[in-house]
Amino acid sequence: MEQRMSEAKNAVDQPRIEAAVREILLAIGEDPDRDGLQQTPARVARAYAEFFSGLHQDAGEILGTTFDIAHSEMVLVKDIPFYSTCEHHLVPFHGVAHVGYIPGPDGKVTGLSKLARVVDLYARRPQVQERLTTQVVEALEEHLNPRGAIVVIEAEHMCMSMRGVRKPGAKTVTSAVRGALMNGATRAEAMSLIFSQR
Ligand SMILES: Nc1nc2c(ncn2[C@@H]2O[C@H](COP(=O)(O)OP(=O)(O)OP(=O)(O)O)[C@@H](O)[C@H]2O)c(=O)[nH]1
Ligand SMILES: [Zn+2]
Repeated sequence: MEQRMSEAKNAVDQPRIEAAVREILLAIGEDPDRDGLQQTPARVARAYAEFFSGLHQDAGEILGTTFDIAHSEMVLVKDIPFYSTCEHHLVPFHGVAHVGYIPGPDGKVTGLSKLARVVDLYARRPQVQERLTTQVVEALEEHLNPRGAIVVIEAEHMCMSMRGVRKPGAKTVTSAVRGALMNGATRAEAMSLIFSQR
């Protein structure tokens, strides 16, 4: 994991980001050489390396850790907090993801933390919420071969809160459902687990 993180960091051209941020500061009428701003381009470059570290990571490496624990019922990790970056305005959107699956006939079960790691991997890219939701469910399908999978994401988009339409608190909910979880009763069970006991 450590090695993957550093490889991903290297994949982001930090000097180029620094130069671009200096240009932005000049363009808004700031003085990039004043005391408080001197280190800002380098700080932003380091932050961007983190925000976009998922661009060069592969979900297969995360979901490759599986156990044979003969569980054939639903596994659901809910309220996984995440931060992502809206690809339209490059400002954050953040919220929680709920990720569940029903193991397939080959009984592949992954570690619970791996579900959260997969959310982070796809969140750390320029994103839209719909694609983030679909990418997570498709990674589960591809690497765990489950009977069914479900991903529900609830998020607030800063591009709708702090600018533009200015509606802080508005939440966007997206879902992607595959296989047996598309079935009415099973889907209803997953949804009630996700949205109950708040
Ligand atoms: N579907 C979808 N839209 C998003 C997401 N994040 C931001 N948007 C929307 O992307 C749209 C971009 O619209 P544009 O008209 O091209 O850009 P804009 O002039 O900045 O739009 P406003 O935000 O309405 O001011 C906006 O309606 C945003 O709310 C997302 O994850 N999914
Ligand atoms: Zn946006």
